[in-house]
Amino acid sequence: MAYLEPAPIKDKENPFESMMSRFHTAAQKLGLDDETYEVLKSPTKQVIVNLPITMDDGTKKVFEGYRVIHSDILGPSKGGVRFDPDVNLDEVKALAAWMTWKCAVVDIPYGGGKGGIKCSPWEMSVGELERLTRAYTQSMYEIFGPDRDIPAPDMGTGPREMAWMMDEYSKAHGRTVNAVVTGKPLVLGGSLGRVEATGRGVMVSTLVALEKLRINPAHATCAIQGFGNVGSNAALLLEERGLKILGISDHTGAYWNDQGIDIQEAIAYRAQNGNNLEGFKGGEMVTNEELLIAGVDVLVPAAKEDVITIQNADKIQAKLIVEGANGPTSFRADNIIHEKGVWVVPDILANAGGVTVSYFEWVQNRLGYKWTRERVNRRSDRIMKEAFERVYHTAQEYGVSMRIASYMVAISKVAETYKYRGGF
Ligand SMILES: NC(=O)C1=CN([C@@H]2O[C@H](COP(=O)(O)OP(=O)(O)OC[C@H]3O[C@@H](n4cnc5c(N)ncnc54)[C@H](O)[C@@H]3O)[C@@H](O)[C@H]2O)C=CC1
Ligand SMILES: O=C(O)CCC(=O)C(=O)O
Repeated sequence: MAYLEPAPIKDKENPFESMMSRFHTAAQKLGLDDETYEVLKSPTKQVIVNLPITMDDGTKKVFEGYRVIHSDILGPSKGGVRFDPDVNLDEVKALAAWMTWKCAVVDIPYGGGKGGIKCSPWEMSVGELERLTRAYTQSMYEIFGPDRDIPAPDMGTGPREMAWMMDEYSKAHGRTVNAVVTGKPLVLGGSLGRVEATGRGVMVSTLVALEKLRINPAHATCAIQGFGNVGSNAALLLEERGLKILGISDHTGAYWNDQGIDIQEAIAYRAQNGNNLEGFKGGEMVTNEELLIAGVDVLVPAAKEDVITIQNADKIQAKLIVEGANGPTSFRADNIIHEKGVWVVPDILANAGGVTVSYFEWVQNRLGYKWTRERVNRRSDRIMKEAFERVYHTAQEYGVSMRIASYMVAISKVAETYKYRGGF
């Protein structure tokens, strides 16, 4: 196996490097052959576009957009589109690969892709965002498609942006093609349960992990970083299951309450406050860094990559980390966390509830039929629990962390499919 040289170490955290390091370790444990390693290590397609947009003041501004297809071995590529000023090609490449592994872990028939536009959505008007989203979709006519590549929401995007994408794609094809994106508004063929699906999957993973750790959820405390789609829904559902949420945060700061934050109140405040928590009075202000190392049972990072690094990993006090975000822990922090005995439910397992319900949305669109919320939740909870057990048993069998086990489960499935499809 020629690929077994150690990966070069760079100074700065890099999500693609983190993804590759775990992929490399899992491939070694599986004894993956060189050819399959070579096929799976690099994305199938990488597209970079320049999008000139007329701003509200009449000036033109050019935005850089990306779509990376990591793999289409298991089926059409699937993955969100992120609007954020930090978006870059390495980040999108890592996020696309994580989608391949995530879909394989939960056993849904998709490959992995991801997209993004380098922009600050909170500084743009609705009109500017609509023009940008439509221009991005136009530039991806040849990439997107219900049988090719299916976008969904990620950081900075939601049902509104998915509606614009669906409409723009449909216009170009002269018919309504609602299965081309998921995470749409309900009236456009969105699925009941999709908005809260990722947070729900985080909740299900947390409860299964607490059971394994023999911690009673009714006595457990929790801190959640990020209070957007994933963080706020996870907070609400975990609070409903009895956990006391002592701390929450977003990009404006972190809020702490020893008695527990009232999550309904925080959600209502955020909705009336331009989608952020600035000025929230339901807790005292602390820093995001303090929140991450606070004395709680469960820590849910649900914002960005590389927030748990070698700088703070040894200070983490939580017994359990459930990764709502993609890539919140850098690979250099993995060993420190593992040696401290902190249990990690990794991103590609913990946050897979979103893509699972996206799959249900796509299935419903293709059937022309709508499922009840009860059916969506029941099926996604089952898929999440089964995936958890698959990863847990692999971790036990090989004596590896849940993270490496999840990559092993995923890589085995993709590699086996690749062989059957006759890739060599
Ligand atoms: N939306 C979805 O269905 C899924 C999202 N994810 C991942 O979950 C994470 C969050 O995504 P969403 O909730 O959809 O995004 P969002 O845009 O709805 O919310 C992001 C949240 O993170 C906060 N944030 C940003 N920078 C921060 C910082 N430096 N410190 C603390 N908080 C910060 C924002 O203020 C906001 O509250 C991302 O890593 C995303 O890739 C993963 C699976 C599915
Ligand atoms: O719902 C989807 O298709 C993808 C969601 C996503 O981008 C993710 O899981 O990171």
